[in-house]
Amino acid sequence: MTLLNIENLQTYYRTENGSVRAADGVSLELAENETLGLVGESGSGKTTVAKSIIRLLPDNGEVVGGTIEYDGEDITELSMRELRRRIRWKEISMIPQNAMNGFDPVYTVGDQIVEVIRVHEPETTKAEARERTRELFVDLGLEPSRIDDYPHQFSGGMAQRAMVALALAVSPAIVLADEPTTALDVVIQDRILRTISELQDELNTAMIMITHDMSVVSEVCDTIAVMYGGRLVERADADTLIKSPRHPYTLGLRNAFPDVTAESQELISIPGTPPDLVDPDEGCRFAPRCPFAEERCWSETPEPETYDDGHVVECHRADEAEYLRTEAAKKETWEALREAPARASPSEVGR
Ligand SMILES: Nc1ncnc2c1ncn2[C@@H]1O[C@H](COP(=O)(O)OP(=O)(O)OP(=O)(O)O)[C@@H](O)[C@H]1O
Repeated sequence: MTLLNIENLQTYYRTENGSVRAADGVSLELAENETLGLVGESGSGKTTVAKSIIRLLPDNGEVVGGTIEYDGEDITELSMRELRRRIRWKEISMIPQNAMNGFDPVYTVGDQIVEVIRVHEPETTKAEARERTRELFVDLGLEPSRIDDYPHQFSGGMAQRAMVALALAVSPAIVLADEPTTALDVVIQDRILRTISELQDELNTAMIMITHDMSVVSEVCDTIAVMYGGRLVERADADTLIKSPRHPYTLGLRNAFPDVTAESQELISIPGTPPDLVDPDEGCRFAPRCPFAEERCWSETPEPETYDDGHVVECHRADEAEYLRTEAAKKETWEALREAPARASPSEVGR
């Protein structure tokens, strides 16, 4: 059953230079118990989507269009008070990129978790809430006596785990995990990801796992959605997206993580930089970095096309996937682009 249904989400940030269109028409569905990986380079809009859902945008950010339905209700219409009372933590929680910022420095970590439990489950006694917090700490590999420590007494990795405890404390239906392990060393990353997965199974929690790391999502996610320049450019079940992607950007990302597939061996990065989101050009936003861009890619924004099993792709050339996959696996394909970085759009060269 669909739990979360985002339609045409537009979230902009006001800046001196104009509006940054960080999410610009994003549609996404999440089913009960599903783990969806949201991937893309830094700045593609992943965090913006998550913060729009749970309404933690900074002051200059605003959802200017679209709907976010949770359990059939458009939560963009709720007052902040309602959202806090009914949705945040209890139904949808978030593990932010920097866990330390998620805790208030003046209260102990345990008190903050107990407080969230007691606000959303008034029938739970303080002693019961403390006991649950201790159990969660143990599950996450933290010493239970640590619940009486203050945030500054925690290392980055410990704070991140404590944040996972907070996010799961009242068994929310959805957890938004924003790069939950990037600040940690690889061994700990692995352990925490595994623990999150286990707890998620136990609590029947759906999850949106945000990361720039393809290898993380290929291990833990059922579905993968790829963002580029504020748009969701491809989405499919994890296996299809890793083995048979259709969008050149996904192919490029996959090359940057050669261990996710046995096919590509060599690390090949995508030349160029992400688009300016203040005044994005017409056409496909990936065109300036795409080795397969044709004239129409510069002028016509591709519409989402659906292939088998909910595989959705925004690319004019998605039908030629086999050819794209073969060519994208070659270093020369991307090198050619690197050698001619100032590729002008047809309009710029006066055509
Ligand atoms: N408060 C803000 N004011 C102005 N622009 C912002 C603000 N926050 C984010 N942006 C811009 O919005 C775009 C999307 O940022 P966002 O953080 O959502 O991307 P991301 O994919 O999550 O990247 P990262 O992994 O680095 O967090 C970027 O161009 C970013 O510079």
